[in-house]
Parts: sequence; C-alpha cells; structure tokens
Amino acid sequence: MNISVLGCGRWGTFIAWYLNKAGHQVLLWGRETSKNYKELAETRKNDYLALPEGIELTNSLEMAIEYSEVHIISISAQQLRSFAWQLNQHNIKGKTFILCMKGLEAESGKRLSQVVSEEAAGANVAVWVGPGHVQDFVKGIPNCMVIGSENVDITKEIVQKFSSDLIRFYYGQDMIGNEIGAATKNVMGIAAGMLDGLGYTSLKGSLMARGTREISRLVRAMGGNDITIYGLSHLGDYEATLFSPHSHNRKFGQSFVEGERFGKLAEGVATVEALMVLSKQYNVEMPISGALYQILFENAEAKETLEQLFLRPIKFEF
Ligand SMILES: NC(=O)C1=CN([C@@H]2O[C@H](COP(=O)(O)OP(=O)(O)OC[C@H]3O[C@@H](n4cnc5c(N)ncnc54)[C@H](OP(=O)(O)O)[C@@H]3O)[C@@H](O)[C@H]2O)C=CC1
Ligand SMILES: O=C(CO)COP(=O)(O)O
Repeated sequence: MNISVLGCGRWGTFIAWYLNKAGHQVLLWGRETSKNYKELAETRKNDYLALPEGIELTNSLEMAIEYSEVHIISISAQQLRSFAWQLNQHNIKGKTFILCMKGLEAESGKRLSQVVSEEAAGANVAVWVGPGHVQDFVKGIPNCMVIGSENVDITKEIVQKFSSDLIRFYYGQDMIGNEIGAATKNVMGIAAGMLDGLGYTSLKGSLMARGTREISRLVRAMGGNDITIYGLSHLGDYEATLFSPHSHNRKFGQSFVEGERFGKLAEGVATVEALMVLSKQYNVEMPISGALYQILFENAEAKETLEQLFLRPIKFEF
C-alpha cells in the first residue's frame, strides 16, 4: 500500500525504511527548512541508515497527504498541535494518521491522539509505540511493538499490513494506557540517566518497580487499564530507555547531572511538565515525576532530591 511518513528525523526516517522493507510504497516528507531533509535529499543517508532507492522524498505536504490514505506522523510532541492544524487545512477526512511519537502536551497533559482529534476532527488516529532503536533494527535485531486505536478494525488492518519478521506487533486495547505508558517511559529514562550519572546505576531495579507503580496509578485514575503499564508501551520499553546506550532520554538525564548539555530531542522533559498537570487533575501522588520536576524546572539539586525519595513515610508496596 501507499504510505506517507511525515517527519524525517531519527525515527520518521527509520519508519520509512522499515515500511519500504515490509513491501510498501513509501513517500517520506520533511519540511523545506529541515537539515535532516536536506541531508537525505543530497546523500540519501543520515547518521543511522541509508535510504533504499524505492523511497521517494518530498517537502510538499499537499503531495504527501494526497499520496496515501495512511500517514505516519513522527515529529516532536510539542509541535503536534500546530502540525495537526496545518494538516487540517488539507482534505484529510477519513484518512488515517498513525502517531509514532512518545509524549504528552506539556501545558494541558493531553494525550497526542486527543491533540490530533481536536485539531483534525474527521481523521482516524492510531498510535504505534513500544521498544526499539534504529541502531538495533538496521542490524536485523527484531523487537515487539504495539499498535492501537479506538477502532479495532483499523488496529487489526494496520497490524496485519505492517507486520514483518523484524517487528512483531500486538493489538493495543487501551489508548490511555499505551499513550501515557509510552510518554512516561521517557521520564523514567531521564531518572535512570541521572542515576547513572550519580553512580547509582544499581538503583534502576527499584526505579523500574516504583516507576511502573506510579504510572499505573495514574493510568487507572484516568480510566485506563493499569496492567497496560506492564506491557510493551511502558515496562517493555525500559530496556531501550533506562539501560540502552542509544536512549536520548537516558543520555539527557546523565548529561544533566554531569553539567553537560545534551542537544537532541528528549521528549521526557516536556512530559514531566505534563505529569504535574495530570497528577493534580486526577489527584494522584507521583513522587518520582515530582522529584524530576523539581530538578529540571525548579533548580533543585539532583542527588539530594532523589535521595529524599528515601525519606518518604514507609508504606505497603502495593
Ligand atoms: N521506538 C519508538 O517508538 C521510538 C519513538 N521515537 C519518538 O519519535 C518522535 C520523534 O523523535 P526523533 O525522530 O528521535 O526526533 P528528531 O529530533 O530526530 O526528529 C524530529 C522531527 O520532527 C520534525 N519537526 C519538529 N517540529 C516540526 C513541525 N512543527 N512541523 C513539522 N515537523 C517538525 C523535525 O523537523 P526538522 O527535520 O526540520 O528538524 C524532525 O524531522 C519522538 O516522539 C520520539 O519519542 C523515537 C525513537 C524511537
Ligand atoms: O523510544 C525509544 C526506544 O524505544 C527511544 O528512546 P529515546 O527517545 O530515549 O532515545
């Protein structure tokens, strides 16, 4: 089938590469000002992969929208609202947009599918999340991921068309759980990077146990299924984020406590802000996310603030 991929950064370019490999006709869109696009157009390569000849490139959004009924979006989460507004200036009624992104809107705490539905009513929205780094996939190392939408027929059709021996997809059943799970694993990734930077790597097991607990409480309060947090979108993505040398969020956290600047996109930073909104809105206690908010946005000292998590009153584990 024809598929347009909107966004030609690290992940969008990989998605185009993957869908071409899975046998689809792929058009990859990048904005006119994009350095990523320019590099791909000139060399057909980026830092991670080489684009096969079959993938077409364009910076005409109109052309990308007309090319296909199914579109992937992979851009930075905080830009999604304005981008969805832009999409809505074209004829997108009945088309499907699959979000390959992991974030929440910082000011409102809204999920990305909500953002698109608000700005582009009439489009179908799905999400494709779960563990995986370009560096591993291009070496042929397979992984499992999850695709979900509010319409189970759309979910099943996409999973069937996108599956290959490189990615085994599961049908997502819980948009709240999968979207919150995917966004917040980046928050735990930042915390893990901070632990690495502070010489506390051995605490990552505890972070995994308490992090999943904290996020599952939120998901339940929001009306999702708390078990989803123990699935591919969240716990299943911990290796790729809390432990992987490739994770931008983990590297951001480590660089932060080491006093260095990390220039690439770490979606978890804005998600920490969103979590403070949700924690208040749903009256859910979120100690790890709150500690990160103090460190990242209120200048609290990282080591001391993380250590204070140990001084909280003793309670039952579950
Ligand atoms: N396993 C998984 O599911 C993975 C998911 N991701 C997710 O993918 C998303 C993108 O991450 P990643 O590719 O690493 O980030 P990059 O920074 O590499 O790419 C972001 C892309 O977004 C584009 N962009 C930013 N703002 C706009 C806008 N207003 N309009 C159009 N395009 C815009 C950028 O354009 P430009 O080229 O002009 O800069 C760039 O191409 C994130 O949400 C991330 O969490 C990432 C890796 C793995
Ligand atoms: O989502 C990812 C791996 O599954 C990518 O994580 P980072 O954005 O932290 O690199």
